[in-house]
Amino acid sequence: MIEAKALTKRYGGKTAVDGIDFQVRPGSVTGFLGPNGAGKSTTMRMILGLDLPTAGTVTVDGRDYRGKVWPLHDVGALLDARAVHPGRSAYNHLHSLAAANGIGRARVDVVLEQVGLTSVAHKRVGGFSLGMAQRLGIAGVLLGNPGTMLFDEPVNGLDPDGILWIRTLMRSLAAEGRTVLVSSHLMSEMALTADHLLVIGRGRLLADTPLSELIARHSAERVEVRAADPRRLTADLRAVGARVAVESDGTLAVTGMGSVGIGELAAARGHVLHQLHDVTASLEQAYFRLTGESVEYRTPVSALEAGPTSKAVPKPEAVSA
Ligand SMILES: Nc1ncnc2c1ncn2[C@@H]1O[C@H](COP(=O)(O)OP(=O)(O)OP(=O)(O)O)[C@@H](O)[C@H]1O
Repeated sequence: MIEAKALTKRYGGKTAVDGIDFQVRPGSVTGFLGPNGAGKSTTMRMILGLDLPTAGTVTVDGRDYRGKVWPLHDVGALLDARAVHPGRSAYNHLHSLAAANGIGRARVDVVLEQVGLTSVAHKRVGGFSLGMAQRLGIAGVLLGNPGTMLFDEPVNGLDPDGILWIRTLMRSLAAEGRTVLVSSHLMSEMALTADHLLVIGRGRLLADTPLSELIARHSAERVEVRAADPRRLTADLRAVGARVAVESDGTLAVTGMGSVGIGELAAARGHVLHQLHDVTASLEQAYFRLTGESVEYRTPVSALEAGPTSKAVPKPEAVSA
């Protein structure tokens, strides 16, 4: 288990992580979400002892790694897939990591096979694509067979096949009882991978919640209905106090009344329904609602309206929310 207590990191006048408390429990995949500059990488670096907290503590299974090299048997981490000497082969990179941690050569072959890099094991890492470098980084995480694994943006650069592979891998690692913390900006992927979420914004914890609860909490209580006679159904619903908005394709968007009540009213009044379903928010919608105030680096609306081909697209600029 990873446990942070009042964890704080300041760089000069900038507070990157602002007194956060959380636990990352074994047996599930915990997603770590937040806008650019929110403090995710800084938190991960403090977990690994690579950055020293300004205040507070963070431990892995009760151990504090500040100032120490964490043993690969305890913790595996993929922080920056490109941080490998480009002149080395994949095999030599993993072998030197293994040797420093008392891990035998046979294990290097096993993890290379596991990540699909056996055929390029003796090629220079400098010639690897980003996706191949990510796979090598993941091999490094698996090398010591640790109980705790951290992945910072692991699907970056992976093709759809690779994304599916890493999703399945993380879920199986968690199912084996490991603690798995993974950061990503890909909401659709997180929705399929994570069981639990930590959401951070401007260094503060915005949510520490099961994924399903976050989505339920941010879902509008809205029901979409399609009926053979939408005009008569609208009148019947409004007569009992429901709010009904009629969309351009004739779908009724109903609030103030649940799908059970609508179904029962329809049956009682002889309506033919073609569709009746609760509208739930996607993780992306829930995330935007949660982090809207915490986005520090935002593309101006004018740039978005100008479109991707415009020469006038400015770089993202810092705005204060
Ligand atoms: N070594 C450093 N020196 C000064 N400021 C830093 C340093 N490292 C991080 N920061 C600042 O701390 C804040 C948090 O950065 P961090 O990299 O942890 O965010 P993040 O959530 O990982 O962002 P991203 O999603 O863009 O990777 C940012 O404002 C960043 O500029």
